[in-house]
Amino acid sequence: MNTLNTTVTSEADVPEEKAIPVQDERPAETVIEEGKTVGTPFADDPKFKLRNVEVFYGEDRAIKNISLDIARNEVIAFIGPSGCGKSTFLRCLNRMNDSIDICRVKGSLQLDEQDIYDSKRDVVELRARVGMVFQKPNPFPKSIYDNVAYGPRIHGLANRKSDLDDIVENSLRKAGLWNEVKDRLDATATGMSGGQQQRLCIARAIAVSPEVVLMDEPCSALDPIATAKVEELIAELSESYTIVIVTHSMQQAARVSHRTAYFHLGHLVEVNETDKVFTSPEHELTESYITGRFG
Ligand SMILES: Nc1ncnc2c1ncn2[C@@H]1O[C@H](COP(=O)(O)OP(=O)(O)OP(=O)(O)O)[C@@H](O)[C@H]1O
Repeated sequence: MNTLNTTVTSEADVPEEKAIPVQDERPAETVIEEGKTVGTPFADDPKFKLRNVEVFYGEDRAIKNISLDIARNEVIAFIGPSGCGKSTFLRCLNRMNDSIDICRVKGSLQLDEQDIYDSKRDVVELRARVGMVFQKPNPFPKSIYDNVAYGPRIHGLANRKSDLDDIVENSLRKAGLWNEVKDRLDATATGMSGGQQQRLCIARAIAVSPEVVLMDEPCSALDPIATAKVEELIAELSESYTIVIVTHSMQQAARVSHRTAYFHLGHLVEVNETDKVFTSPEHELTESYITGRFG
């Protein structure tokens, strides 16, 4: 367990022989050492190597000197109280923050040893390699087929219609949606259920053969049955992809991830094997969060 500052005081005006040390009952202030993450934040041969990352919105520092490796083909969950910086950090991994004018990213962020923020980097290509699934399913107002075919078309991944058909079918199969939609590929995607729409968005993300899929609370708008389907899908996809998932559900993190990263006020406090985080966390703040004392 990490540092806990507990103050012991005595009452000065009590005669010495009757003086009893009084345990201060106020919540002790926990020390977070900036840039120091307990547990196992580093990996051999990482997919992402992220060092001393800081993110500013104007003058406000939302991410405070975070260093982390994300291993190949692991599922890592980002958890922590609202506003602690999970989404901000996630969005650095494929430069989704670029569209926010006041946002500045500092530090070293590498994907396969290449600088993600290199000014010569093709961001469209980066986002094809590092796909994203958002909180709210956001299918295009097009047919189911065209939603999945969109990325392969703009990236020129299929020369013939039959190649495109194969990509669409394979992506829908991997997303566990093929049997539900194979007879209505021309139907508009916005007519599907929320859970189907989210699996369609996952199919759309994987249609361009990404290496990484970022998921920002992918189940928060789904019912428990649709959530279970997406979680099964994450387990299957983890055989081929690196997956980074932001979730408010600790149960979900425990079910789907190999490692869990606990964020607090812009710091990365602890990263450990998921079992360890939920059974014997190393840091006091992680323990407080997982036992429901705040957040
Ligand atoms: N576009 C923005 N402009 C200014 N500040 C922002 C912006 N986006 C996020 N922030 C701030 O950055 C901090 C981290 O926010 P972020 O959304 O990354 O946290 P989070 O942990 O993902 O929160 P939640 O769980 O509520 O989604 C917060 O203080 C937030 O107010």
